[in-house]
Amino acid sequence: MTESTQTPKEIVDVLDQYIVGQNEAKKAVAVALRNRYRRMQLSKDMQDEISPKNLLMIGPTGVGKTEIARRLAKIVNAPFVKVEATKFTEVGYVGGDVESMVRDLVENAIQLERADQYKQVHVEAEKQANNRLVKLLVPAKKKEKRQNDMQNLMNMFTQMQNGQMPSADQDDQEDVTDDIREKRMSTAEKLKAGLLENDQVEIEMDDPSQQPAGQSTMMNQMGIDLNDTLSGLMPKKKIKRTVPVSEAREILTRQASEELINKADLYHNAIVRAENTGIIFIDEIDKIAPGKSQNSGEVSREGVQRDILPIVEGSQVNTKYGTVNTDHMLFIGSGAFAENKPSDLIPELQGRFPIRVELNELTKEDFVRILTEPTNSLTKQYIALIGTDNIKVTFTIEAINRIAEIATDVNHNTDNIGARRLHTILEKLLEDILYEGPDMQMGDITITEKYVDDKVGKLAQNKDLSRYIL
Ligand SMILES: Nc1ncnc2c1ncn2[C@@H]1O[C@H](COP(=O)(O)OP(=O)(O)OP(=O)(O)O)[C@@H](O)[C@H]1O
Repeated sequence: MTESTQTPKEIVDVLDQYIVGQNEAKKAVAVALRNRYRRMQLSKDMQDEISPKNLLMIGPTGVGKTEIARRLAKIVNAPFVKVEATKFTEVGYVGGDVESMVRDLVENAIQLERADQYKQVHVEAEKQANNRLVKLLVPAKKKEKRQNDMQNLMNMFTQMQNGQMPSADQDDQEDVTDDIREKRMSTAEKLKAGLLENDQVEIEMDDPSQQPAGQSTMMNQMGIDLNDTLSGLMPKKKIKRTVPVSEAREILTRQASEELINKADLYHNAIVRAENTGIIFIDEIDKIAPGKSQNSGEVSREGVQRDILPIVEGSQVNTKYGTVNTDHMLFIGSGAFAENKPSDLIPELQGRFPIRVELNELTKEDFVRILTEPTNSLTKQYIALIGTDNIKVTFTIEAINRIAEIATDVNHNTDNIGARRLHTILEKLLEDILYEGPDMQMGDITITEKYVDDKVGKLAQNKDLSRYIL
């Protein structure tokens, strides 16, 4: 997995489809990403000379900082994690805990890589799932027990010789008569033709309650997963569910995919992917620089900066999948810096975040655009949600303007939470339709300026009430 080759302009074009304004920030992230790609094209000597150019996003809450970074990762299919820097100042945290951000990034890389590998084996996995379905729909008689045990032992022996975990394969324990073979053939035909999708079938699956639970911080720090180690040695507990064929096929395809993919490749590729394309978003980085308010008992802020520094500078972190090098990861620091400045961070850390970009506060006009323009904008989401109750909602332009105006006012009069205010206002605005919609034949509903005023306008004028409700 190598770095994306999209140009900064191409990346900004896609970001524009989701995020309104903040052009400087969009450009900066796209350039930072391209710089990493550029650095990786150079000789090792040259790479060592050029330190990675990480980015600091400065701006108030809810103006798109996280959204830009998360979207960037999605566009280039890169592993992404967001951590709150303040988490490491909490009582009980110790220095090594900061490495958990790298481990979480690798977990995310595994998910992305697994999805890619599933795609590669999908055709074969689905074929196997359909074969299995046929056998479940037309079961054969079980073989005699003694014969069965012998067969099982031989199967397990062969599997172990091939380096696999032994498992008893049910197919080999069946007595398939001609009659059953014929029935299976006709079932396979029906299955192919999609005639059995709603038939019920019993399938066996891993018991989810046996999946890894929490474990000690110390083990995490060492990159050891006890559950993984043990689960490799002990047989997994199985549970049975009766589900429609369509759902069974999905579950069986997933099970087959898991067996078809090569785990060693999966872990290796995921680590390479995290190392070369990973993005770590460190939120509230301003809160680990000295400021007015430090709670007693908090871990020293400078200490946390010193713990984070080696990771940002490039170091090796142990994970349960292997050692990960952080040299080429892209780090994006983010914060309001209302009570302090980036220059209050320790100089070494400042030097690692040389690209600085300020995000603007959002205006009423921005809110209008956020409500309407982005792919899957908030209003489009609500229209789709309510549409599932056969109600067609439309918003007039005046209503949108009024929502944006109210959001700006409430942000001004209470706390400024940026575009998050639009979420709370829309939820309040549409609460009756969301509640009563499914029971009433509402037909088409037009949200007008008056409707907005009646539902949220008056509320917004009451500072105390709006603090709680909007
Ligand atoms: N410029 C924007 N365009 C479109 N949507 C936006 C914009 N700014 C914020 N939003 C929406 O508002 C919500 C909050 O934004 P986001 O998570 O990016 O905030 P933030 O700037 O990272 O704040 P914080 O530092 O508090 O995490 C998201 O749902 C996001 O989609």
